[in-house]
Amino acid sequence: MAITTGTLYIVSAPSGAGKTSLVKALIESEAQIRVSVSHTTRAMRPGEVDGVNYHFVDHAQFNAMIERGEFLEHAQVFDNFYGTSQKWVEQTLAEGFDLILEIDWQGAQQVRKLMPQAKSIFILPPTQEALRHRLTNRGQDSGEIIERRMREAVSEMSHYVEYDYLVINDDFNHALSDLKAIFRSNQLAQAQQQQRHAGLLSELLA
Ligand SMILES: Nc1nc2c(ncn2[C@@H]2O[C@H](COP(=O)(O)OP(=O)(O)O)[C@@H](O)[C@H]2O)c(=O)[nH]1
Ligand SMILES: Nc1ncnc2c1ncn2[C@@H]1O[C@H](COP(=O)(O)OP(=O)(O)O)[C@@H](O)[C@H]1O
Repeated sequence: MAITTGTLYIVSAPSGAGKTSLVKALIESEAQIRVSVSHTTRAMRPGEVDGVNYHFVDHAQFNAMIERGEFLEHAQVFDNFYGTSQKWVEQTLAEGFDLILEIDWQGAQQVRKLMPQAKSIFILPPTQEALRHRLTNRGQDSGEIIERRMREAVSEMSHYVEYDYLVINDDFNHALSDLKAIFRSNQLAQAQQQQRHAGLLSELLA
């Protein structure tokens, strides 16, 4: 892996907990943060745009990418495949941007092994009822798909202990403030570390 300057963040949550909305609101006010656009075999939802929400590919294209070793991580979630382009992650971090991967717990485990310095955040809904309500209100999935996602939510949520930070998305603005505080404190720690390194370097060269 190339030497990088930006920080990699992993954001996971059960489907419908609000991670996409929270991350979207976060990056609107944080010019230094980018979000990875994953590849998926999932069907496009109404209103989604290819290359913006996801790179929508078929199974043959996805498998070819696996064979060419183009994914940093990939996993099957529900009945679909999702993966993160390694090249894009490396380029974005090398350009100095912080980067968010919105991926599931399986992908998070793979990324932690490869990049243990990555910071990970798990977003939880306040209750299971609230989760069902949000999935229903979003109005993008059939009743059958919503039930499938509710069943998978329990297994996804059982992995929250593997994460560095936990955010409860009850009140949206409160959760957004929590998320912003996590990024700010990491950016501050990073800046302090860089200052220390610069100080050490100038002492060595003096
Ligand atoms: N491992 C992995 N998981 C992903 C990736 N992109 C999305 N996911 C996960 O796939 C799940 C379903 O995503 P999606 O179909 O967009 O549904 P939504 O989360 O309800 O909007 C979520 O848990 C995402 O975190 C990826 O590139 N890698
Ligand atoms: N704190 C919240 N309170 C009420 N509704 C929310 C909250 N956060 C997100 N939502 C709504 O819940 C639905 C699911 O959010 P979304 O960001 O798509 O979740 P995810 O990306 O985790 O699947 C959306 O309709 C969104 O507007």
